[in-house]
Amino acid sequence: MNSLVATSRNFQRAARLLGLDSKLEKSLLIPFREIKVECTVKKDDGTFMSYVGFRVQHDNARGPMKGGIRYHPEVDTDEVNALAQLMTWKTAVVDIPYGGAKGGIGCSPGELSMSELERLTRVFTQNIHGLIGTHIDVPAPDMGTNSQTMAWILDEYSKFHGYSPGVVTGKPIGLGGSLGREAATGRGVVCAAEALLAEFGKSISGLTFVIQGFGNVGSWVAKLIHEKGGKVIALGDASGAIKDPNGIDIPALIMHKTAGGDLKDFKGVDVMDSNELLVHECDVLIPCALGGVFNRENAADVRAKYIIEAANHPSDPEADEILSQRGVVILPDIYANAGGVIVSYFEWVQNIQGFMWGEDKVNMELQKYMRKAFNNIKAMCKTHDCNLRMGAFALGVNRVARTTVMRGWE
Ligand SMILES: NC(=O)C1=CN([C@@H]2O[C@H](COP(=O)(O)OP(=O)(O)OC[C@H]3O[C@@H](n4cnc5c(N)ncnc54)[C@H](OP(=O)(O)O)[C@@H]3O)[C@@H](O)[C@H]2O)C=CC1
Ligand SMILES: O=C(O)CCC(=O)C(=O)O
Repeated sequence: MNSLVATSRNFQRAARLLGLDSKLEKSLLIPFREIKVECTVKKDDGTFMSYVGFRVQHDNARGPMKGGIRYHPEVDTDEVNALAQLMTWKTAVVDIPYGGAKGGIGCSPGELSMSELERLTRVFTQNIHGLIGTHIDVPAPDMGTNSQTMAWILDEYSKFHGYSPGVVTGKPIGLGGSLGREAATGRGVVCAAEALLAEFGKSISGLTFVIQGFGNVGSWVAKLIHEKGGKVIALGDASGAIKDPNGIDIPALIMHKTAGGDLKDFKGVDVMDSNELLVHECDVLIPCALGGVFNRENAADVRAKYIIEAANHPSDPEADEILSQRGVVILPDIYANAGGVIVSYFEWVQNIQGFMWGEDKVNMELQKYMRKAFNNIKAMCKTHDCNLRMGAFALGVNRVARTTVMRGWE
């Protein structure tokens, strides 16, 4: 199912659960602003290449709009709109003073050199610099982008507006980045998983995990689960998948990948069919890559007991229904992966204050926000007799709706 249709459907179900006025519902659904720009850059060989860049600013009722920038060939208007809308509910679920936005460029970052990526990022920034800003819309990394991408955006933006570290988060530490931001999404996912498992009298230690994606989020999730005694029995990325029923040696795999190795060449594990990864038997399945990976075609075959949605929008509503009927417990993306934007908020606060926090403080505050949000979602589930996804949507949508009404429309 189209990601925007799916996200809007979840929003509409939550709006009905909350009894929102239909006019307010309509106003919350329409994005504040959609930006689409041409980005033409010179390649290293002297030829030119054109790309389409997007920034969708979904809602700013609760504060400046916030969300990552994705470089991926599948980036298009509907996907960016869906991801921007999810950011609005996510920032509200964890109660940080932001709205929601998302951006992206339809490109294959792996096929571009560093200097081509730099030129593309700078051209994109030149085209949107008037519409972003520390108190307007604050980008961050997402799939295919990282702290270096944020450094280029900061530098290009600052040429127009003066030095502005708070215009992006997820920056390198030397440029005003926060300690703990790199690990934050993965750390938040693990904290969310612990909160969920505790409800069932379980902990990470001794359970089996399958992880799809081994980039920023997936590698931190795997590392932290391994440290807590969980067994990562299978994982995969775009190049393939590997398995070991005794648990993969994650620190060794991270070293192997950092040295430029491929998953399939890692010693001591079996290579498996990537299509088998999501239906591999395990206690906890953690998608950390693309959206839409659970759908009506594969939902009936999933053999995990719990799904922690580290990726954005990994399950479409049809899969949700099938999985729920089969008793699979799903912890939704707008809560499970919010650790990244929570620490982005801390980074922005540090930039505005001009005062750097220690990593312990960052991690401790992250845990506090994650735990509080989990309890608030549980309370919503009880009030509305609904599952965790609807509990999270109802919590987020209700907060945005209340603020919107408070501010008025004139
Ligand atoms: N970074 C952040 O702070 C946040 C990220 N998220 C979400 O988490 C997810 C991952 O983001 P992030 O880790 O930052 O991105 P990265 O670009 O760092 O990593 C993406 C990972 O996904 C893998 N991948 C890509 N395509 C496929 C595929 N078809 N099958 C299996 N694996 C695939 C990549 O493999 P390869 O390396 O081989 O290309 C890579 O391992 C996204 O959904 C993102 O929106 C959510 C909140 C915050
Ligand atoms: O850190 C941020 O601002 C946004 C992270 C993000 O894009 C996300 O949570 O999906």
